[in-house]
Amino acid sequence: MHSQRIIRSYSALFRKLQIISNIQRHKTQQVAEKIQIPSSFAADLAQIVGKHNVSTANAVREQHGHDESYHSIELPDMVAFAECTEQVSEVARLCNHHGIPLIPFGSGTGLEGGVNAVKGGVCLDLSKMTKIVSVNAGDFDCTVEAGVTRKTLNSYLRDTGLWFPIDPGADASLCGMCATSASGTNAVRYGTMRENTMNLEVVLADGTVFDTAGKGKRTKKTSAGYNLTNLFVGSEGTLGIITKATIRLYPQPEATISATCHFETVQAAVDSTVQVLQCGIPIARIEFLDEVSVDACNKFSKLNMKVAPSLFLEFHGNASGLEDQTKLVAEIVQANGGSNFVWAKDPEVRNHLWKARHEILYACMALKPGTKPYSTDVCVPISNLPKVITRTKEMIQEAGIIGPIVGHVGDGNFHVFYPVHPDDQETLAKVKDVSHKMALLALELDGTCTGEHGIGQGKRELLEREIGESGIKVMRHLKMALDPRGIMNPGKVFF
Ligand SMILES: Cc1cc2c(cc1C)N(C[C@H](O)[C@H](O)[C@H](O)COP(=O)(O)OP(=O)(O)OC[C@H]1O[C@@H](n3cnc4c(N)ncnc43)[C@H](O)[C@@H]1O)c1[nH]c(=O)[nH]c(=O)c1N2
Ligand SMILES: CCCCC(=O)C(=O)O
Ligand SMILES: [Mn+2]
Repeated sequence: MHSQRIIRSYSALFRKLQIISNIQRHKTQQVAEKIQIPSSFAADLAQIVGKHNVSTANAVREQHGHDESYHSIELPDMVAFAECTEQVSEVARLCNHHGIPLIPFGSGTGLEGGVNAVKGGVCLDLSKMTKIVSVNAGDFDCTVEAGVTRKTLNSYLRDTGLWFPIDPGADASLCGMCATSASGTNAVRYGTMRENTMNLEVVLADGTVFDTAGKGKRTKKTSAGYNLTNLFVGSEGTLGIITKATIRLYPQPEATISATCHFETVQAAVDSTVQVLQCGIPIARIEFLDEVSVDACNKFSKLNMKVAPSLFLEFHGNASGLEDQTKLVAEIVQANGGSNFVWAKDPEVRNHLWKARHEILYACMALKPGTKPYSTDVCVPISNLPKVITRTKEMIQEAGIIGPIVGHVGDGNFHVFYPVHPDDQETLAKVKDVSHKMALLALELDGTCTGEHGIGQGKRELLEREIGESGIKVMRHLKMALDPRGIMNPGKVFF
């Protein structure tokens, strides 16, 4: 008996040592700092994608060395443009052979420095893969290649009576939206990329091509094996390159109406949101803007709203349904001391209102010309939202900085868009401090440090706090299994 116990404890110890040595080996095999690219490499790359699809020009490298975030530019050694999955697979195989970093690039609208080449290497631009492979109207799904953007898809779908509602403010690639698990103003009714991605074609670091739900599968639900689709949704290019996405479509609403209303306090606006959701009203959009954001919107987008905490609302349905929904919401708003609705019924007026909301980032930067956006993006259980927004506003005021607050409050998700001059280190330090405290507060209130923009470069430490050491260890094992040489987008998420 005793000897059995000794054997068991030795084998447990051996297993532990094995894991540690694997991790150490992985780290040593990991892509070194800025690896030396072999002289023959560019020619080998050109063999795969064609000479015209490889560039080492500074302008092209610069364009691909950053996204829309405040992170500083990090140039890739070269940029390759892929035109099909086979080329992506060959490029991955070549980079993996040499241990050269490979960074997938969609539309470059990310907000967490996800495409910046922090260890050099090859930026693989997928924007030339623009096939809309299939639209299955009767099944409400379609399959698109990596370079198709959300607006391109919706223009293509216009006459089908269908649309794809997930709407980040930028015209992002749909596969990039899968990679960052993107969301937007319509998520409160239609969900995020997690709920709307049915299948992905993925290329792994060693060139393997596989379909996460099985070749051609496009069911709304499945319980067949591990959820490999959602393993890659939100992986930010660190596990593989998404070359096709099969996503859910929805009928275009028969009738749509928007409205805005304002409140005395942030608390009243957010309380109204919670009550609307608790009444099970299928509202399509419910966006919060604090008085600073409303002021920025008025100035930048020529709106003339009362400068006060406000909600932007949108209702989808048929005529009778809209009447019921709007009546109920108006009652809840008034019960919380909110104003009457300012309606936006006419499509032009409605589109102008939502364009203003989508362009709020630029409106906030225009508050201080010459600044870049330092944006945050936390999400908490909706009942904790008033607390975190109110406390965030206090911290912004205490720090004496400008911090417009905007958010998808229907999801418990909101942002602060700090305008920061790149050379204003004092303000940047204050902004980083308040943002960090806000993220810690969100974690304390059962929330997450990122609702939709991802981890990228800047939130890796927060991710470790959020999912804990064991969670990071599981992620590390997955990463080692899928990308043993660590070439996929190094320096992001947790590597
Ligand atoms: C004005 C404005 C407004 C918004 C936003 C941006 C801007 C500029 N965003 C953020 C951004 O639009 C969102 O993160 C997109 O998903 C990024 O898609 P891109 O194609 O631009 O990916 P981009 O090219 O920026 O890459 C983002 C990350 O995904 C990886 N990646 C890209 N394509 C890939 C592929 N095919 N396979 C594997 N990895 C890939 C990259 O390596 C990188 O790590 C946003 N977001 C949001 O969720 N909600 C919002 O409301 C908004 N609003
Ligand atoms: C910094 C831009 C954030 C964009 C965004 O997520 C939104 O407008 O909802
Ligand atoms: Mn957002």
